[in-house]
Amino acid sequence: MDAKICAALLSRLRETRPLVHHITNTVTINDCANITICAGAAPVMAEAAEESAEMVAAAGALVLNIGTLNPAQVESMLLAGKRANELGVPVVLDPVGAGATALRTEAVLRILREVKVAVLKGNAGEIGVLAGMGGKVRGVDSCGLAGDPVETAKACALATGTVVAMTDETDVVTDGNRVVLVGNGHVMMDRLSGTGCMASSVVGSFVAVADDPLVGAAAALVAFGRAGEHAAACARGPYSFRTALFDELYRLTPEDLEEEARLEVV
Ligand SMILES: Nc1ncnc2c1ncn2[C@@H]1O[C@H](COP(=O)(O)OP(=O)(O)OP(=O)(O)O)[C@@H](O)[C@H]1O
Ligand SMILES: Cc1ncsc1CCO
Ligand SMILES: [Mg+2]
Repeated sequence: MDAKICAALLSRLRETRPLVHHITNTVTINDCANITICAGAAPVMAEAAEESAEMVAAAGALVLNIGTLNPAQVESMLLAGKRANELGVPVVLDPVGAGATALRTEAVLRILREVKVAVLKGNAGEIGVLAGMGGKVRGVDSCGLAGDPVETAKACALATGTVVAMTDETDVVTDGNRVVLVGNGHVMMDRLSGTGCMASSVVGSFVAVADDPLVGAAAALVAFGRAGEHAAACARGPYSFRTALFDELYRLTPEDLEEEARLEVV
Protein backbone atom coordinates (compact mmCIF):
# COMPACT_ATOMS: atom_id res chain seq x y z
CA MET A 1 0.00 0.00 0.00
CA ASP A 2 1.62 3.23 -1.16
CA ALA A 3 0.96 6.49 -2.99
CA LYS A 4 1.35 4.80 -6.39
CA ILE A 5 -1.48 2.40 -5.59
CA CYS A 6 -3.72 5.34 -4.59
CA ALA A 7 -2.94 7.00 -7.93
CA ALA A 8 -3.61 3.81 -9.90
CA LEU A 9 -6.96 3.31 -8.15
CA LEU A 10 -8.05 6.89 -8.90
CA SER A 11 -7.18 6.31 -12.59
CA ARG A 12 -9.14 3.04 -12.62
CA LEU A 13 -12.10 4.72 -10.92
CA ARG A 14 -12.23 7.52 -13.50
CA GLU A 15 -11.91 5.03 -16.39
CA THR A 16 -14.58 2.59 -15.21
CA ARG A 17 -17.07 4.95 -13.46
CA PRO A 18 -18.79 2.27 -11.36
CA LEU A 19 -22.35 2.71 -10.10
CA VAL A 20 -22.47 3.20 -6.34
CA HIS A 21 -25.84 2.27 -4.85
CA HIS A 22 -26.67 4.15 -1.65
CA ILE A 23 -29.31 3.67 0.99
CA THR A 24 -28.55 6.71 3.07
CA ASN A 25 -29.78 9.53 5.27
CA THR A 26 -31.93 12.49 4.28
CA VAL A 27 -29.52 15.09 5.72
CA THR A 28 -26.63 14.54 3.33
CA ILE A 29 -28.09 12.48 0.49
CA ASN A 30 -27.42 15.17 -2.13
CA ASP A 31 -23.87 15.73 -0.90
CA CYS A 32 -23.27 11.98 -1.13
CA ALA A 33 -24.57 11.86 -4.72
CA ASN A 34 -22.39 14.75 -5.84
CA ILE A 35 -19.20 13.75 -4.01
CA THR A 36 -19.55 10.32 -5.68
CA ILE A 37 -19.58 12.03 -9.08
CA CYS A 38 -16.61 14.22 -8.12
CA ALA A 39 -14.67 11.10 -7.09
CA GLY A 40 -15.28 9.60 -10.54
CA ALA A 41 -18.16 7.18 -9.92
CA ALA A 42 -21.91 7.35 -10.57
CA PRO A 43 -24.40 7.48 -7.66
CA VAL A 44 -27.88 6.05 -7.34
CA MET A 45 -30.04 6.36 -4.27
CA ALA A 46 -32.68 3.59 -4.16
CA GLU A 47 -34.20 2.48 -0.90
CA ALA A 48 -37.70 1.04 -1.44
CA ALA A 49 -37.74 -2.63 -0.42
CA GLU A 50 -39.41 -3.36 -3.77
CA GLU A 51 -36.27 -2.31 -5.69
CA SER A 52 -33.25 -2.23 -3.38
CA ALA A 53 -32.09 -5.77 -4.19
CA GLU A 54 -32.75 -5.34 -7.92
CA MET A 55 -30.76 -2.09 -8.11
CA VAL A 56 -27.70 -3.56 -6.43
CA ALA A 57 -27.28 -5.97 -9.36
CA ALA A 58 -26.09 -3.04 -11.51
CA ALA A 59 -23.75 -1.63 -8.87
CA GLY A 60 -20.02 -1.82 -8.21
CA ALA A 61 -20.55 -1.12 -4.51
CA LEU A 62 -23.37 -0.66 -1.98
CA VAL A 63 -23.18 2.06 0.70
CA LEU A 64 -25.48 1.66 3.72
CA ASN A 65 -25.70 4.71 6.01
CA ILE A 66 -28.04 4.68 9.03
CA GLY A 67 -27.99 8.45 9.69
CA THR A 68 -31.79 8.85 9.62
CA LEU A 69 -32.76 5.19 9.90
CA ASN A 70 -36.25 3.79 10.37
CA PRO A 71 -37.31 0.15 10.59
CA ALA A 72 -38.46 -0.07 6.94
CA GLN A 73 -35.19 1.40 5.72
CA VAL A 74 -33.21 -1.15 7.72
CA GLU A 75 -35.22 -3.96 6.05
CA SER A 76 -34.34 -2.50 2.63
CA MET A 77 -30.69 -2.37 3.67
CA LEU A 78 -30.79 -6.05 4.64
CA LEU A 79 -32.40 -7.04 1.32
CA ALA A 80 -29.86 -5.05 -0.70
CA GLY A 81 -26.96 -6.20 1.45
CA LYS A 82 -27.83 -9.89 1.13
CA ARG A 83 -28.20 -9.57 -2.66
CA ALA A 84 -24.86 -7.71 -2.80
CA ASN A 85 -23.24 -10.61 -0.95
CA GLU A 86 -24.69 -13.12 -3.45
CA LEU A 87 -23.34 -11.05 -6.34
CA GLY A 88 -19.93 -10.26 -4.83
CA VAL A 89 -20.70 -6.52 -4.67
CA PRO A 90 -18.73 -4.98 -1.76
CA VAL A 91 -20.81 -3.40 1.03
CA VAL A 92 -19.72 -0.28 2.95
CA LEU A 93 -21.55 0.41 6.23
CA ASP A 94 -21.56 3.82 7.93
CA PRO A 95 -22.86 3.32 11.50
CA VAL A 96 -23.89 6.96 11.98
CA GLY A 97 -24.71 7.62 15.63
CA ALA A 98 -24.12 4.04 16.82
CA GLY A 99 -23.93 4.27 20.58
CA ALA A 100 -26.19 7.32 20.76
CA THR A 101 -29.42 5.28 20.83
CA ALA A 102 -30.26 1.59 21.17
CA LEU A 103 -32.08 1.64 17.79
CA ARG A 104 -28.87 2.69 16.01
CA THR A 105 -26.57 0.30 17.84
CA GLU A 106 -28.93 -2.63 17.34
CA ALA A 107 -29.48 -1.86 13.65
CA VAL A 108 -25.72 -1.85 13.04
CA LEU A 109 -25.24 -5.11 14.93
CA ARG A 110 -28.10 -6.73 12.97
CA ILE A 111 -26.71 -5.60 9.62
CA LEU A 112 -23.28 -6.92 10.63
CA ARG A 113 -24.82 -10.27 11.62
CA GLU A 114 -26.89 -10.73 8.45
CA VAL A 115 -24.70 -9.06 5.78
CA LYS A 116 -21.01 -9.58 5.05
CA VAL A 117 -19.75 -6.00 5.25
CA ALA A 118 -16.48 -5.20 3.44
CA VAL A 119 -15.77 -1.83 5.09
CA LEU A 120 -17.20 -0.42 8.31
CA LYS A 121 -16.49 3.35 8.12
CA GLY A 122 -17.20 5.28 11.28
CA ASN A 123 -15.91 8.09 13.43
CA ALA A 124 -13.83 7.31 16.51
CA GLY A 125 -16.75 7.25 18.95
CA GLU A 126 -18.84 4.94 16.75
CA ILE A 127 -15.97 2.50 16.22
CA GLY A 128 -15.12 2.57 19.95
CA VAL A 129 -18.72 1.67 20.81
CA LEU A 130 -18.82 -1.17 18.24
CA ALA A 131 -15.46 -2.47 19.47
CA GLY A 132 -16.91 -2.56 23.00
CA MET A 133 -13.95 -0.42 24.04
CA GLY A 134 -15.58 2.65 25.47
CA GLY A 135 -16.33 5.04 22.62
CA LYS A 136 -18.71 7.92 23.28
CA VAL A 137 -21.22 9.33 20.81
CA ARG A 138 -23.61 12.28 21.25
CA GLY A 139 -26.07 12.64 18.40
CA VAL A 140 -23.91 11.84 15.38
CA ASP A 141 -20.70 13.27 16.85
CA SER A 142 -17.76 11.39 18.26
CA CYS A 143 -16.93 12.32 21.85
CA GLY A 144 -13.73 10.31 21.63
CA LEU A 145 -12.26 7.00 22.63
CA ALA A 146 -11.28 5.51 25.96
CA GLY A 147 -8.15 3.77 24.66
CA ASP A 148 -5.56 3.66 21.91
CA PRO A 149 -7.04 4.40 18.43
CA VAL A 150 -5.11 1.68 16.56
CA GLU A 151 -5.92 -0.99 19.15
CA THR A 152 -9.59 0.06 19.17
CA ALA A 153 -9.90 -0.07 15.38
CA LYS A 154 -8.13 -3.47 15.27
CA ALA A 155 -10.42 -4.87 17.97
CA CYS A 156 -13.48 -3.62 16.06
CA ALA A 157 -12.21 -5.20 12.83
CA LEU A 158 -11.60 -8.55 14.52
CA ALA A 159 -14.95 -8.47 16.37
CA THR A 160 -16.95 -7.61 13.23
CA GLY A 161 -14.92 -9.43 10.55
CA THR A 162 -14.71 -6.24 8.46
CA VAL A 163 -12.10 -3.76 7.34
CA VAL A 164 -12.56 -0.84 9.74
CA ALA A 165 -11.95 2.70 8.48
CA MET A 166 -11.98 4.94 11.57
CA THR A 167 -11.93 8.62 10.68
CA ASP A 168 -10.30 11.35 12.75
CA GLU A 169 -7.36 13.73 12.42
CA THR A 170 -5.42 10.59 11.45
CA ASP A 171 -7.61 7.89 9.91
CA VAL A 172 -6.94 4.28 10.90
CA VAL A 173 -7.73 1.60 8.31
CA THR A 174 -7.30 -1.99 9.44
CA ASP A 175 -8.47 -5.55 8.95
CA GLY A 176 -7.27 -6.45 12.43
CA ASN A 177 -3.77 -7.39 11.24
CA ARG A 178 -2.65 -4.89 8.62
CA VAL A 179 -2.88 -1.21 9.63
CA VAL A 180 -2.69 1.86 7.38
CA LEU A 181 -2.66 5.36 8.87
CA VAL A 182 -3.89 8.18 6.63
CA GLY A 183 -2.62 11.65 7.49
CA ASN A 184 -4.36 13.58 4.72
CA GLY A 185 -7.30 15.75 5.78
CA HIS A 186 -8.00 19.16 7.33
CA VAL A 187 -9.74 20.24 10.51
CA MET A 188 -12.27 22.18 8.36
CA MET A 189 -13.69 18.77 7.44
CA ASP A 190 -14.93 18.58 11.03
CA ARG A 191 -16.68 21.98 10.76
CA LEU A 192 -19.26 20.70 8.28
CA SER A 193 -22.04 18.14 8.70
CA GLY A 194 -21.76 15.18 6.39
CA THR A 195 -18.07 14.86 5.63
CA GLY A 196 -18.23 11.43 7.29
CA CYS A 197 -21.13 10.43 5.03
CA MET A 198 -19.26 11.77 2.01
CA ALA A 199 -16.18 9.84 3.09
CA SER A 200 -18.31 6.66 2.95
CA SER A 201 -19.44 7.49 -0.58
CA VAL A 202 -15.84 8.00 -1.66
CA VAL A 203 -14.86 4.74 0.07
CA GLY A 204 -17.68 2.99 -1.83
CA SER A 205 -16.40 4.46 -5.10
CA PHE A 206 -12.82 3.26 -4.54
CA VAL A 207 -13.79 -0.13 -3.12
CA ALA A 208 -15.81 -0.74 -6.30
CA VAL A 209 -12.55 -0.77 -8.30
CA ALA A 210 -10.13 -2.17 -5.70
CA ASP A 211 -9.15 -5.82 -5.35
CA ASP A 212 -8.62 -5.35 -1.62
CA PRO A 213 -11.14 -3.36 0.49
CA LEU A 214 -8.41 -2.23 2.90
CA VAL A 215 -6.42 -0.70 0.05
CA GLY A 216 -9.56 0.82 -1.50
CA ALA A 217 -10.68 2.38 1.78
CA ALA A 218 -7.25 3.82 2.56
CA ALA A 219 -6.84 5.25 -0.96
CA ALA A 220 -10.31 6.82 -0.73
CA LEU A 221 -9.47 8.57 2.56
CA VAL A 222 -6.17 9.80 1.08
CA ALA A 223 -8.03 11.27 -1.91
CA PHE A 224 -10.85 12.81 0.13
CA GLY A 225 -8.41 14.15 2.72
CA ARG A 226 -6.17 15.63 0.06
CA ALA A 227 -9.19 17.34 -1.53
CA GLY A 228 -9.97 18.75 1.94
CA GLU A 229 -6.43 20.14 2.23
CA HIS A 230 -6.66 21.85 -1.16
CA ALA A 231 -10.16 23.16 -0.34
CA ALA A 232 -9.06 24.66 2.99
CA ALA A 233 -6.40 26.68 1.22
CA CYS A 234 -9.05 28.81 -0.52
CA ALA A 235 -12.05 28.66 1.87
CA ARG A 236 -13.41 31.60 3.91
CA GLY A 237 -15.52 29.40 6.19
CA PRO A 238 -17.47 26.15 6.28
CA TYR A 239 -19.74 26.80 3.32
CA SER A 240 -17.14 28.02 0.85
CA PHE A 241 -15.06 25.08 2.09
CA ARG A 242 -17.94 22.76 1.19
CA THR A 243 -18.06 24.05 -2.39
CA ALA A 244 -14.29 23.86 -2.70
CA LEU A 245 -14.26 20.30 -1.34
CA PHE A 246 -16.39 19.08 -4.27
CA ASP A 247 -14.36 21.08 -6.78
CA GLU A 248 -11.01 19.92 -5.43
CA LEU A 249 -11.99 16.25 -5.41
CA TYR A 250 -13.19 16.64 -9.00
CA ARG A 251 -9.87 18.32 -9.95
CA LEU A 252 -7.67 15.84 -8.05
CA THR A 253 -5.36 13.89 -10.36
CA PRO A 254 -3.52 10.60 -9.94
CA GLU A 255 -0.29 12.65 -10.06
CA ASP A 256 -1.49 14.74 -7.07
CA LEU A 257 -2.05 11.54 -5.11
CA GLU A 258 1.31 10.11 -6.04
CA GLU A 259 3.03 13.26 -4.76
CA GLU A 260 0.81 14.27 -1.85
CA ALA A 261 -0.47 11.06 -0.23
CA ARG A 262 0.42 10.88 3.45
CA LEU A 263 0.03 7.29 4.49
CA GLU A 264 1.95 4.98 6.72
CA VAL A 265 1.77 1.20 6.85
CA VAL A 266 2.41 0.10 10.44
N1 LIG B 1 -9.22 17.16 12.75
C1 LIG B 1 -9.19 16.64 11.52
N2 LIG B 1 -8.10 16.78 10.74
C2 LIG B 1 -8.06 16.26 9.51
N3 LIG B 1 -9.07 15.57 8.93
C3 LIG B 1 -10.18 15.38 9.65
C4 LIG B 1 -10.31 15.89 10.98
N4 LIG B 1 -11.54 15.53 11.44
C5 LIG B 1 -12.13 14.84 10.46
N5 LIG B 1 -11.33 14.74 9.38
C6 LIG B 1 -11.66 14.06 8.11
O1 LIG B 1 -13.01 14.37 7.83
C7 LIG B 1 -13.71 13.25 7.28
C8 LIG B 1 -14.93 12.94 8.13
O2 LIG B 1 -14.49 12.40 9.35
P1 LIG B 1 -15.26 12.59 10.73
O3 LIG B 1 -14.59 11.71 11.72
O4 LIG B 1 -15.40 14.05 11.06
O5 LIG B 1 -16.67 12.00 10.36
P2 LIG B 1 -18.06 12.13 11.10
O6 LIG B 1 -17.87 12.85 12.40
O7 LIG B 1 -18.66 10.79 11.12
O8 LIG B 1 -18.83 13.06 10.07
P3 LIG B 1 -20.39 13.47 9.91
O9 LIG B 1 -21.18 12.83 11.01
O10 LIG B 1 -20.40 14.96 9.98
O11 LIG B 1 -20.79 12.97 8.57
C9 LIG B 1 -12.68 12.12 7.20
O12 LIG B 1 -12.19 12.04 5.88
C10 LIG B 1 -11.58 12.55 8.18
O13 LIG B 1 -10.31 12.12 7.76
C1 LIG C 1 -26.65 15.65 11.34
C2 LIG C 1 -27.11 14.29 10.98
N1 LIG C 1 -28.12 13.69 11.68
C3 LIG C 1 -28.41 12.49 11.21
S1 LIG C 1 -27.47 12.03 9.89
C4 LIG C 1 -26.62 13.50 9.93
C5 LIG C 1 -25.56 13.82 8.94
C6 LIG C 1 -24.18 13.70 9.46
O1 LIG C 1 -23.85 12.48 9.97
MG1 LIG D 1 -16.85 15.00 12.48
